[in-house]
Amino acid sequence: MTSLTPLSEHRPAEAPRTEPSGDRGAPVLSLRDLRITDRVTGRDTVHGVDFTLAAGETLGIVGESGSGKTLTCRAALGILPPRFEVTGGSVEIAGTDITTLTPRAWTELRASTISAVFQDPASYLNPSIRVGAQIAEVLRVKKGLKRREARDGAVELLAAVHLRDPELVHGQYPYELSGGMLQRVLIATAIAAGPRILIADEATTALDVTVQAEILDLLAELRDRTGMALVVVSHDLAVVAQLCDQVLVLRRGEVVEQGPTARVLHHPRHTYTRLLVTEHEEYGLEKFLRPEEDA
Ligand SMILES: Nc1ncnc2c1ncn2[C@@H]1O[C@H](COP(=O)(O)OP(=O)(O)OP(=O)(O)O)[C@@H](O)[C@H]1O
Repeated sequence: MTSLTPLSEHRPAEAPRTEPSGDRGAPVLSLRDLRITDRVTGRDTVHGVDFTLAAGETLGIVGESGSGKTLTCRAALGILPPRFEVTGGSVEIAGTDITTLTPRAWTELRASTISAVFQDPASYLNPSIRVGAQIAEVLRVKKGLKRREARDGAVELLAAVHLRDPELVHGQYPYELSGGMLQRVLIATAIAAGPRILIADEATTALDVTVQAEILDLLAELRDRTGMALVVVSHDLAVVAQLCDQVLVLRRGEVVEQGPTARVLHHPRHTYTRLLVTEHEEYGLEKFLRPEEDA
């Protein structure tokens, strides 16, 4: 399992949280009894993943390395590696089952519905193109903006992710930026087409704890401002406790437990969840949880 980050080094997000309510809006993302099969071995790598997420809600997916977190996210994004296929259940985005769309139809739709940021931002940017031009390209292709509008839009997005001096950053190359700045650029790119769902797959794992906390604050702020639904994949329960309304615990491709974050982390029912919580307890997980009565 990946090493755990001391919880004491996280700070709670400053942005207001979207409280889960009994009166949830229409689902923007629904995975129904999802099964992902490895074509090579014929085995089910993920099965029985089932959750619904409404606008402004956040789901955390936790579990040990290789438990199927990333494959679940890739299925939701419609970008499974060729070796894997969805062999059961459905992935519905705003009511459309994306597993039934042609690759072309899905590519056209994807950026404006669901987007993602991963762990290693540098590998998602072209090293020889200035970052502003890369964001502007997304705005031109996905939103049909003209060159000048796309340039201005890119600067606005760099400001929206709180990069100081967005005009300067716009003209810089990826190698000129720190890891935290690159992750902000990637988030700006990911939200450029106004997706309804953003997946953050270990998006803060490689960053130092202060920068990690700032990026988590940014994700919470963007969620609360835009109403995006968030899926947060993390091996770190503090990240989940801080950001997520619901949590889903995966082990060997199977959901062992899921429910409201405070309930799962205060009263884990499965031995494996208890183990995860115990591993974090010495760091003071409780200070990141809302009071138990909110569960
Ligand atoms: N491209 C691939 N080719 C072969 N096997 C893969 C591939 N991607 C994932 N797997 C396998 O599928 C299983 C689930 O992987 P997945 O990446 O979803 O796990 P994870 O929970 O995200 O792990 P981690 O926390 O290490 O990222 C693992 O056994 C993994 O080795």
